[in-house]
Amino acid sequence: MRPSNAGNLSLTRPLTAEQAWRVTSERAARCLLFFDFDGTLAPVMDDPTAVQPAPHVLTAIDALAGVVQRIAIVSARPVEFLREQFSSVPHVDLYGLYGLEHSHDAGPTVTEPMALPWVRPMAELADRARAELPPGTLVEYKRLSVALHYRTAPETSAVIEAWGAAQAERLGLRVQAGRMVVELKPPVDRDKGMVIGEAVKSAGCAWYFGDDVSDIKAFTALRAREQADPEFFGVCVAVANPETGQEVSSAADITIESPEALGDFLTSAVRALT
Ligand SMILES: O=P(O)(O)OC[C@H]1O[C@H](O[C@H]2O[C@H](CO)[C@@H](O)[C@H](O)[C@H]2O)[C@H](O)[C@@H](O)[C@@H]1O
Repeated sequence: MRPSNAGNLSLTRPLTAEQAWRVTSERAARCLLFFDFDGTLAPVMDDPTAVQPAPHVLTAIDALAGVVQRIAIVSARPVEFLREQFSSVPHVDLYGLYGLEHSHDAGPTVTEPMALPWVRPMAELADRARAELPPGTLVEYKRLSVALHYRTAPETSAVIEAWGAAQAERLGLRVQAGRMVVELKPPVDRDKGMVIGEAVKSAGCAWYFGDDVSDIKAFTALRAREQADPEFFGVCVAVANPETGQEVSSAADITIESPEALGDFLTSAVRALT
């Protein structure tokens, strides 16, 4: 088991949630909580526009925001989408499109300048996808990326993946696989791991909650911070699912059954920290 330096506590992995919250409570004022959105805070649905945070999630995040140093959402969704979802908790930081956009304290959305030339090519790509991909493909245009969903037509996955790879080659884009989705992104160095690596530089503790393969980079960033500073306490939490759950869970310290169970878990955390 990997030993973990947690200040005056000597912990080994695997950690229990109780142990992890106890250590966190001792350094809450220097602790950051990061959450992925889809599949983590919000249950997965066929229609990406219909999703909402699971019960108790917003109430718990609001309460936790008063206890820890900062809370941030780190998502592949655009910041404007996240802003609507989290309008009742305006003090959370929002990182959208894998960090190509961000907003702090309900402030304006800031876009990574290197990504801006890609707005038009992405709009054209979304139009092309709608014209060329099989019926049943859901094309989600996100200003700086295009997600090609096959959740409701899984038999089209091979065609969609091949089409996405060909477009990435043609335009010099990056491909991000996800849960029943292929996403095409600009060739700009920004991912969830980079967001977390920068955000935790001066933190004493951080938790990251995620469900998808793109979240593993965030876990890796927490592990790297812990390696560099034995005083830092990092906790990686997976949210289970039948698609990427195994891979994400095997990289995590703790696995939670579902977004709904995460709502309850966070509610317990409020009690543990206050
Ligand atoms: O980084 P995230 O916040 O986890 O965003 C990842 C993708 O989430 C959304 O797609 C996923 O959720 C949809 C709604 O439940 C579901 O229909 C789809 O199958 C999932 O892949 C979002 O629509 C994508 O843009 C994000 O890349």
